[in-house]
Amino acid sequence: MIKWFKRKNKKGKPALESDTGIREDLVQDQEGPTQEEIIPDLTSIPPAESFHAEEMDERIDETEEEPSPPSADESAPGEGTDIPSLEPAVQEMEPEGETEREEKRYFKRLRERLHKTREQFSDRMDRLVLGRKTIDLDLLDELEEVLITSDLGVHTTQLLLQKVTEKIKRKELKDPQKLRDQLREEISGILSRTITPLDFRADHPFVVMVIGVNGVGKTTTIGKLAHQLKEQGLKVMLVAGDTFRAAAVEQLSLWGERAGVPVVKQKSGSDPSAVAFDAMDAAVSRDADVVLMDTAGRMHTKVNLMEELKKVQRTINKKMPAAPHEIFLVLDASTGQNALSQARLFKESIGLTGLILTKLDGTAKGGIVVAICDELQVPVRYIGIGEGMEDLRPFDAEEFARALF
Ligand SMILES: Nc1nc2c(ncn2[C@@H]2O[C@H](COP(=O)(O)OP(=O)(O)OP(=O)(O)O)[C@@H](O)[C@H]2O)c(=O)[nH]1
Repeated sequence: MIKWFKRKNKKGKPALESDTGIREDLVQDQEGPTQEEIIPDLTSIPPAESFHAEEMDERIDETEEEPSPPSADESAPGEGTDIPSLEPAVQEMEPEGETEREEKRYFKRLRERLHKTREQFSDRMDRLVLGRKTIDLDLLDELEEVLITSDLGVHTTQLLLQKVTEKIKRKELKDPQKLRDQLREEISGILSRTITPLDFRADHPFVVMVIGVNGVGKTTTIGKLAHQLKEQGLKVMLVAGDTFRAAAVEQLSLWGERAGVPVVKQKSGSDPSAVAFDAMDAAVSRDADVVLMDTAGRMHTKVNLMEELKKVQRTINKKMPAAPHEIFLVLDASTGQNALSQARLFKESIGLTGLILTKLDGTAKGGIVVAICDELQVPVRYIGIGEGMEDLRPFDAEEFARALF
């Protein structure tokens, strides 16, 4: 990525090195297809001014559609006819209205918390197309820079450019103002690709191991999740598997108190596998629906610590053949591409069933979520957008894409 900036020419324009217009340096040392494979012929895109923007009136109105006021017909379905028939309809709609309001409130908060990422990403993209009438190579170059520097990573950036390029070649995309909508659609597709249903009631008890490097937000996330699952009527039990730090056990106990759920713990320094072993018995005797097990933070590069994690996993599995049902890796989104490397190594070494991206508030690196969804084939399950109890939300691809733009 740094090389990319070095390769700008004297006018500060990006240098197009090959006759395909591809900056091969961008894809060096990267996994996945080469840029040639992805964008076979970028130069087939006409140079600037050679094709024209569609008329303004064809532009997509980007403002969110406000529901138009009901017409006389819509607002008075029962008028002049059966008035009683209106009542059941109103009764049915009321709870839905509350849910919608709640969704809107949450979406507003999500948008606010993602503002740094949005400034880095879509606000820059908006400035990029401002006043442009055609999509040319210069524009695509600048778009590439925006995507890469927004932590989408080289692979995902190239994939998105390929999609856009194909649309341009097929003459389905001409207007620079429509680039944004096209990208939003593609990104939403990437984000939703790996999503599968998650059902904490699928087994009893349903055991979840929560792993990750130090300080990413594992304990906090467990506390928030315990609260939410309890709100859903599930009997939750926490396990203090981080026996390495005495403070970690205390921290989890505090979250247990806040959420109103029991915590199984042993003295610090105990073998985490022994804690897991006893916890499985406790879960059965207490008739827990969901067991959330905290683990000590560990660097993904430390082989012995990864072995310790595998031992915990094996111990749980010996006690309960279907468990652990989920292994969630918590990633700190503010670490950007580093989070992606962590996820790769944890996935290789222990296997992952889900990802939780924390600290999306206050970081401009939220684009990493797109790169992770694109490259890892592991579903993002939750996102953390603050330190409060309610600041953990199930990941909704469509909603996230909307908030990103
Ligand atoms: N802003 C913000 N802070 C968060 C979020 N999630 C967790 N944190 C904060 O991150 C810090 C570390 O969180 P912990 O839950 O202790 O992290 P951990 O992974 O359990 O840490 P170790 O036990 O040291 O491995 C705390 O100050 C949390 O409040 C989030 O979504 N947003």
